[in-house]
Amino acid sequence: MGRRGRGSRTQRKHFKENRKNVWKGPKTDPSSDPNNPTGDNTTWKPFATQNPAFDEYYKEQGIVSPEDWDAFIEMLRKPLPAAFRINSSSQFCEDIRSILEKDFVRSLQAEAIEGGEPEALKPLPWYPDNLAWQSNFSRMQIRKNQTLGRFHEFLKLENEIGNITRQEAVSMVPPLFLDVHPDHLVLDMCAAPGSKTFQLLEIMHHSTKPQLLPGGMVIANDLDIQRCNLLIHQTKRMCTANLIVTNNEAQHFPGCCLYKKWSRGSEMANELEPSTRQLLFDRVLCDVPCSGDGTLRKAPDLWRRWNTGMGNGLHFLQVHIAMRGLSLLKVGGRMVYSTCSMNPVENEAVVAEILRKCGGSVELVDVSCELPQLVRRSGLRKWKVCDKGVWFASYKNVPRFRRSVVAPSMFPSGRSYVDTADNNQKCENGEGVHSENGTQPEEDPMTSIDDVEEEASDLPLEHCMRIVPHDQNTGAFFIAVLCKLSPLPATQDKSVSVRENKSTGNDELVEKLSNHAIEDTRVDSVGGTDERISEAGSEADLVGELDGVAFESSHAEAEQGPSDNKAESAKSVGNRKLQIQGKWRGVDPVIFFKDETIINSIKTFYGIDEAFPFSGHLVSRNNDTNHVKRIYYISKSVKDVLELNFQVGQQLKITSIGLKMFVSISAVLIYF
Ligand SMILES: C[S@@+](CC[C@H](N)C(=O)[O-])C[C@H]1O[C@@H](n2cnc3c(N)ncnc32)[C@H](O)[C@@H]1O
Repeated sequence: MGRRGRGSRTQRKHFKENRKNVWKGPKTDPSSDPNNPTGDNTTWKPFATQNPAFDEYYKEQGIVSPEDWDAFIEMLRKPLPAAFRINSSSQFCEDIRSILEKDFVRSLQAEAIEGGEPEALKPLPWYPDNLAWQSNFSRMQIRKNQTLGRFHEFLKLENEIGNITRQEAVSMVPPLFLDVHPDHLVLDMCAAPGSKTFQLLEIMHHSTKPQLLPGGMVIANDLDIQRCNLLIHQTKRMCTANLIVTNNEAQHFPGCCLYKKWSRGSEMANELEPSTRQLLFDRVLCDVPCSGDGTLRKAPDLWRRWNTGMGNGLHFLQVHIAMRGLSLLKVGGRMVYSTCSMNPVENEAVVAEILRKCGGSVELVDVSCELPQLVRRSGLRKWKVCDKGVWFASYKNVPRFRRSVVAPSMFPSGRSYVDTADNNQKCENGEGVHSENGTQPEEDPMTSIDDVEEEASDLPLEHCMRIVPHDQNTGAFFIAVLCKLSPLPATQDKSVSVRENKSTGNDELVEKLSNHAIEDTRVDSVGGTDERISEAGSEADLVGELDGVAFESSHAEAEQGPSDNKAESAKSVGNRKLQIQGKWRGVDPVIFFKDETIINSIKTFYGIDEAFPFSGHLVSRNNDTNHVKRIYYISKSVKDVLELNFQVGQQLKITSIGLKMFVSISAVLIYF
């Protein structure tokens, strides 16, 4: 019903606007194009799938051996085979698998043999229960090739109704390493467009007994409201009551800590269960914004745009998001850090930095025995940093004027060499090292300009995993699995992180560099140059409680669903008087629906069993109970989080919650 409504039109529009139309580039003289020597302008011209800076960078980093280079780069230039996952919690899961095994494997094979391809369609060997499949055709081939038309229609339809999800094979890996159980509270920090969120929900529902809702839930968060809409659209196919979508900055994701507020002057906090005092998670997925060069096979326009600044510019944000994830993780909980980038500065360097910051309270887990059929390479212990074409093997070689851009945490040792910072005015003009008063400083063996010894990390970074394209004909991905062994050290609070960043000059960088890189990665905004990295529920979290104004009136729901942002709504309501808005301007409030008369009439009309948890599980997005149009059902776990969120002054900016269950049409409630 909602699929064809205003919400979904808005989502499609956002989706189209978000995607650069690479087919409509400026017209160039075809004869000057090296990819089109005949000057034929009637045919499609492929992207130039090369970039000398890319080659130089990754050869130097040694992410594959020199003997492997040709196979690696050749595979990166080939289109990505289409992959998809069967929804394990769908009632049609068995049927879908059987159609694939008995019908499409054979019928597509005939096509493949004609085209000279091996295995046209096969289950991914590392994905449990033959639930994930990869075809040997790219998405474009499936779309364009008429003989694949029936397969294309099948994929489209089953995807739309939620029986399958079309998703790049390697992107399915991080949720598998998260080891999600049905009773877990899971945070997906950077979730849009939501393929991994869907997978997490799938895992959660699949392992729950039929007819029951999981005891746990997922909070899927993304900073970009337009991408949040894609996420909502994607997860709507799951029909779940165990999901909240939020629109917060991941690096400042609220801790919703009731305990600290009350503990200042009350004993009430001690009467509460720990889980209701503070929002801590059993599992955190930290699939951070990245330069995305692991997706080159899918997005070949990236070849042209790729540069080393993209990875460097995101490093700080990635560290901050990961640290916030760890602070929100329960002791004993697991966090997966992942990127679709191959760059060690966005990967191993981030993992090394968070391990250093956490000082033994977090372990990098060796998961080499998990998913044994998945071919992966160990993380690197050695790498270098490239800044504007200049390579640095160690931070001590970075000239002072670049130290606001290149940070110690980007290097394997993480050492800042602050004691020798003044000795580093070299490099640019090739001159020796001079002190500020012009005298020659004493030579420090650590800082000799001839000393270019490559640093190596002493952390067990080999437990990180890098998936490279030519190992199993996929995209590339990086995954690290972390376990929180004890509370983070007290030094990881606000004051220390600010002090640390002052010493390295990092604080200015977050905004400057992230914004730069974000342009490249099509992320709208990062916001937040604040360096707060605090244990969940610290003072920083309490700030939101003070200015929270709950239950402000809003009638936007009358115009659109809860998933749509009010900026869109404002346009559509024309000159309607501006609503009084709550602390989260642009988002409708979430209100528990308590109208007993309506609730009882629904129960009677639909014959809802008294034992079914109904009252207290209904919410609306409209404060005016006389004009509620839609009622959403929420699970017990979502209800608990929502209640906590009210108690702490609505720190979570909720854009979507639960499952749309009833819609009022001219005073009649329709069951979904
Ligand atoms: C790699 S994508 C996530 C893909 C997603 N996990 C999936 O599987 O579909 C990174 C996401 O991070 C979001 N993002 C960027 N900066 C963020 C921030 N500071 N806080 C939260 N999300 C952010 C972007 O909008 C983008 O949707």
